[in-house]
Amino acid sequence: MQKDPLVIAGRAYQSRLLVGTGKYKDFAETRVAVDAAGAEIITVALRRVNLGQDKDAPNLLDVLPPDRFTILPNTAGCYTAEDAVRTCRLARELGDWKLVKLEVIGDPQTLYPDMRQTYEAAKVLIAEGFEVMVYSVDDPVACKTFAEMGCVAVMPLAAPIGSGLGIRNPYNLRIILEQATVPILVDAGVGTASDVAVAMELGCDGVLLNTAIAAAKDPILMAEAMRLGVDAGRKAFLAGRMPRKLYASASSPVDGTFFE
Ligand SMILES: CC(=O)[C@@H](O)[C@H](O)COP(=O)(O)O
Repeated sequence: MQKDPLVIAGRAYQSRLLVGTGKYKDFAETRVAVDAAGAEIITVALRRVNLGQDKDAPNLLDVLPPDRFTILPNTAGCYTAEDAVRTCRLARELGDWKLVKLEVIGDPQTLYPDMRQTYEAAKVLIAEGFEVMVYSVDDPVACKTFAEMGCVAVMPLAAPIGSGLGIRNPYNLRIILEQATVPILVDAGVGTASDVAVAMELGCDGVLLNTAIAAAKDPILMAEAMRLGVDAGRKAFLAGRMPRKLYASASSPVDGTFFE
């Protein structure tokens, strides 16, 4: 057993990197990237990817079998609470999935979440027994509210989905983390390995990403870089950063020098 697992809804995971499955060349590349990332939780846009809704089309589960990976259906493409709830119910019917990623989009240009619709959907889904990992704005009050409602993980954005801009508001993340009572994962907008390392160094419990791997020139190499970035950031967080100082202090002892 690993000493430092990520625990979500009572289940322990060794990997703190969650990945999406969109934007890859094909399912085969998706699988190789997932393996290179070392991811155990894989999120899938139920409205866009075939998980068995179409019996005649290739099924992603043939390359990512649910007995090996935790499949996290998500509600990407939903603009209302009603649509998001319907999508999660379909997930339950299709694969008996109750761990879901809730995202209710408010605007096609920013893909920011519509918080009113997201609260509404979270309330219904939690009451129906779903374990909700929720995509949120990086607002400490919003994130605290989702945790109090019973979401099993809260996932503030780093930057707009697909933007690759990295962690735009580390100060908000610090407040969110200080108040956290459930796992906090950065979701969306990271662009490269140093971004995920920063998220983990801040104390995030994990990172969920998609575009930064799928849109890299070499997705498989980037997947590996992301895995290492998450591990390095987590270790640095646990090790505890040295305090920042304005002035220099010599790296080697100044007392007892051999020569005057
Ligand atoms: C895959 C998924 O759920 C996305 O909606 C997610 O937010 C990832 O965003 P990036 O593609 O910016 O990593």
